[in-house]
Amino acid sequence: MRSKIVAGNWKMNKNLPETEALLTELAAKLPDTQAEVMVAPTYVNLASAVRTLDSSVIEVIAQNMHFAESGAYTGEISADMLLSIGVDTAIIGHSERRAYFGETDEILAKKVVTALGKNIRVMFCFGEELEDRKSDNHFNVVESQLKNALFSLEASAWSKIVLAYEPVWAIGTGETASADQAQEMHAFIRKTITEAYDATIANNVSILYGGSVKPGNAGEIFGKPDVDGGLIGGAALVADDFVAIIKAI
Ligand SMILES: O=C(CO)COP(=O)(O)O
Repeated sequence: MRSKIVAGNWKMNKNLPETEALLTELAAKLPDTQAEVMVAPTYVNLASAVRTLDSSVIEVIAQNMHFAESGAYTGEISADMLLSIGVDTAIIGHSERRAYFGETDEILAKKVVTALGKNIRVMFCFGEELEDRKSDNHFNVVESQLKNALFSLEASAWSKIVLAYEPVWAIGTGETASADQAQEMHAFIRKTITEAYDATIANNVSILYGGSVKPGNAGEIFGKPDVDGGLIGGAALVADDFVAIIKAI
């Protein structure tokens, strides 16, 4: 059975006092939910976030991690470093990492292998750009992103993977994929995984939607049968909005 998940990707927002204030407010306002609730603050505040949420069910996850176990990679963060502060889930492949930091499918495949080797759960992000959708190439793009980064994995690895479909044209733009567009792509993703592996794996993997999810549209998007939750950017930075999105699931 796949789980429902609402995760907040804070990106490069919130300094230390702001992080503690938002986490404290979120923990206090967290509604009763069957869904897993996760937040991804910036690296420098991860350890303190883990402490702040010590007695909360909200899980702290990382926005990124490096593929090497250790070594001369100035500015980077390893799987062991995350595990040592109590973080055991990492977002990998966010479109901003791909666009601004040159992360290719090949690099992402290495990150996924390293993470899984360390027993870190991977929240793998992917999604097409606007030109891909306009040229009706979005299914091909998504299929190749999945194939290049994930389809060499053994079947057993999939129990540690969460997928987050984030069409680039919907991120931070206020333009959301319609609930029907999200459902259509999520169903396609499950079909693609069924073909590469089998229906059990496809049906057990949680597939989140990300891209301008707000309190006003979350219910309709989450209501679709193949949408298992959301990866939330801007709206995760406001406690009441994030709480409203959690309530929508
Ligand atoms: O990129 C996202 C989450 O990872 C989505 O960001 P927005 O919700 O701000 O569009």
